Amino acid sequence: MTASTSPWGTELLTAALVLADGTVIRGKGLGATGSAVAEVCFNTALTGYEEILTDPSYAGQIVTFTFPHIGNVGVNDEDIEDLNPAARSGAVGAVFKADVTNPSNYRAAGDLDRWLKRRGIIAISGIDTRALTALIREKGAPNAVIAHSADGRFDIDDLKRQAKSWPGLIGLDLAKEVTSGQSSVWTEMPWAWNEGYSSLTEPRFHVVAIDYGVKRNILRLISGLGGKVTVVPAQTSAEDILALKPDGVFLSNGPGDPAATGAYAVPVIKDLLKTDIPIFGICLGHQMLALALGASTVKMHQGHHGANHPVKDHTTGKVEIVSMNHGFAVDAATLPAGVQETHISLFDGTNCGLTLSGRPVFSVQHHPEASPGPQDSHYLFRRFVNLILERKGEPALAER
Ligand SMILES: NC(=O)CC[C@H](N)C(=O)O
Repeated sequence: MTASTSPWGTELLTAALVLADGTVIRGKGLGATGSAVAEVCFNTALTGYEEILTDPSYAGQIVTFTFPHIGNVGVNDEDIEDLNPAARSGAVGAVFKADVTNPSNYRAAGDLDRWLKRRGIIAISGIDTRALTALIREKGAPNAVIAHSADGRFDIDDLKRQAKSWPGLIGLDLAKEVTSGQSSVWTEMPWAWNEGYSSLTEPRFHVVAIDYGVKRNILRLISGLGGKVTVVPAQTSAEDILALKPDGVFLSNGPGDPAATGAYAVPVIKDLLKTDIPIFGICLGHQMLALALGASTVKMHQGHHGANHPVKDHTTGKVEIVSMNHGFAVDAATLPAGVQETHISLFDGTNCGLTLSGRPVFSVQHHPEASPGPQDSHYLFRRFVNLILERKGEPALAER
């Protein structure tokens, strides 16, 4: 759509993806110009490219979409996942197979190319994403530079050097980059929306959500079950959290290495664990809860990024199809006594959930809030809310 042409009429390859091993992949640039260094992962979801690209957990990453046609339904302001769009958290780069065409959808308020530009995301199209995905599966997620310039001229050797010298995601705390700078109460939509409590005039409970890079749909779902949700920055102390008198604490998803973020998050979580307040964690929140309980996390070979992953809930025996987005995992072998593994990935057996025996504390690696879905794991929000209501001595929500 915005492809440049040479004086001879042929299309210019205005972008490059340069991997740390020296592989150079050329394609057509779109979105922002410039260059960014990051880790390349592939995401197998068929839908939700706007939610994926704005998920703060993708900070420090370039997303290769295995679905070939990205951009067909355009973009809008409702489908972004990051809380603070001005922070432009989320993926720094995107890799597409097909050229982005004009959007065709009643919800489209704009086209992907201009939107990428506005958000500062560099993208490349015309790429053999199957070959790139096969390379990632074989060799592991590589570090790379994605670069886009109007004339397609780059100092490729310099880009190779940049990709090679980037230290990578291990040891990187990115939550501090994407977290909201101040506390706020979630007001986007009326709480009790899911339950249809038309007669309620007050929220039934108060959740404090620690924002390591929280996604909007998590806040929607908690408030939709009747909760007031206060979002607090990642580095908020346990004392300040408890001063808000939460009925439950939520540990959010987020980017980077959990062990690095744990430097400030783990002591806070340890203090919260001394109370009897229910705690629920998702993804990075799950990993940091595990660290606080004494387990360790590991970097995965290629990670899990998609919307079709099977996960088994040992507590019910049921299998749920879930959305995944993680490059680190909790090492189940290191879970201490008193901590039970509740969920596992049926793709590779990695840990996907834990609970602290006899305590209202649990977390999952996958994304029950997945937007645009799948919604199989929505029940986990009810599980959390019911722990809160039980502690308050109030009637539970119906199981679904
Ligand atoms: N979605 C997330 O919260 C990701 C957690 C962590 N950054 C990982 O890659 O494993």
